[in-house]
Amino acid sequence: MAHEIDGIKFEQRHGKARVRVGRVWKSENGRHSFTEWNVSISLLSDCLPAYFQGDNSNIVATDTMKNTVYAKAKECSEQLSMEDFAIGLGKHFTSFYKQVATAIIKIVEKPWERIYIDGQPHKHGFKLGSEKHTAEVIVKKSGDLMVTSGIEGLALLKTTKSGFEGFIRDEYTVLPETRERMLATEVTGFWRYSYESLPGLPAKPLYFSDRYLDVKKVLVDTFFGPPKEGVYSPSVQRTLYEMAEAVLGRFPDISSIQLKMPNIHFLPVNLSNKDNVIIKFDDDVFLPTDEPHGTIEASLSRMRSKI
Ligand SMILES: O=c1[nH]c(=O)c2[nH]c(=O)[nH]c2[nH]1
Repeated sequence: MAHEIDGIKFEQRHGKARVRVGRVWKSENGRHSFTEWNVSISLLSDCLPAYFQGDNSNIVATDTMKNTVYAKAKECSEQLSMEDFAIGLGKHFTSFYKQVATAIIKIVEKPWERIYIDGQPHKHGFKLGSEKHTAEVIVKKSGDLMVTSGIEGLALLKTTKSGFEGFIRDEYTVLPETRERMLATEVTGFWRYSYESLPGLPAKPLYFSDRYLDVKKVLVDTFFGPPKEGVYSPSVQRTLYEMAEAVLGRFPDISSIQLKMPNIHFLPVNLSNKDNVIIKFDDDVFLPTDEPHGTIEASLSRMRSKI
């Protein structure tokens, strides 16, 4: 919401960032489910007198927003996806307060996973995994909404079936062409769902949680290819495209996807002194690096159907 005052454009929002909440659900048979969320709320609301005159009468206190997270977590008697939790919060803020036009809710889930002991799922034990599920939901007073889910820190590596050839060579180029290299990345991705209003949303409480796992599987399967033979990657760019395309091809309710895939380099180790070659690289000994790294990113969006 932009306002113009004395030739100055003014925009504002306020919220509470990094509200941490843990929630346990206990079922009759003694099986517990657990989730830990880090919730950030941002409200677009009509509270201009707070800025212009110091009048707080239209302000939803950020402390109240924080308390609302815990109150709504308590109210959720059944386990639900973090997207649905975010939608519920957004619905609350936009319908309860006449001042609030839009709520933007972001959640990052801590990757607690059920522990397996001797191959058996533990009823109440969890361990921390690696990659994180993220969500951003925008809810408007009208009931219009936008749901974007994501993944952060999905570290993938393969030791062969990767190469890089045919790129521009000029006076500064030293990189040799290769059809045999390591490929390592840490995928960050966001995908937007096509649901645009509250009534059209899937009813299943864990729909978006299941979708997250499905999307992750498609990304991983496409990166690696079949377990025995794998799949050749001619570049990070091509592999990224194949991964994004597979997600759009597989899930009709995902309308766009953005992927960032740094190319994390493993450098060949060659060592020699003036008399001897100590190590001659044979695709075996590497120097792992963090930086610098390549940055490859792209987004694919379905075009609106031409009617
Ligand atoms: O897959 C790659 N894409 C690049 O754009 C690039 N550039 C580079 O030096 N190595 C690589 N590898």
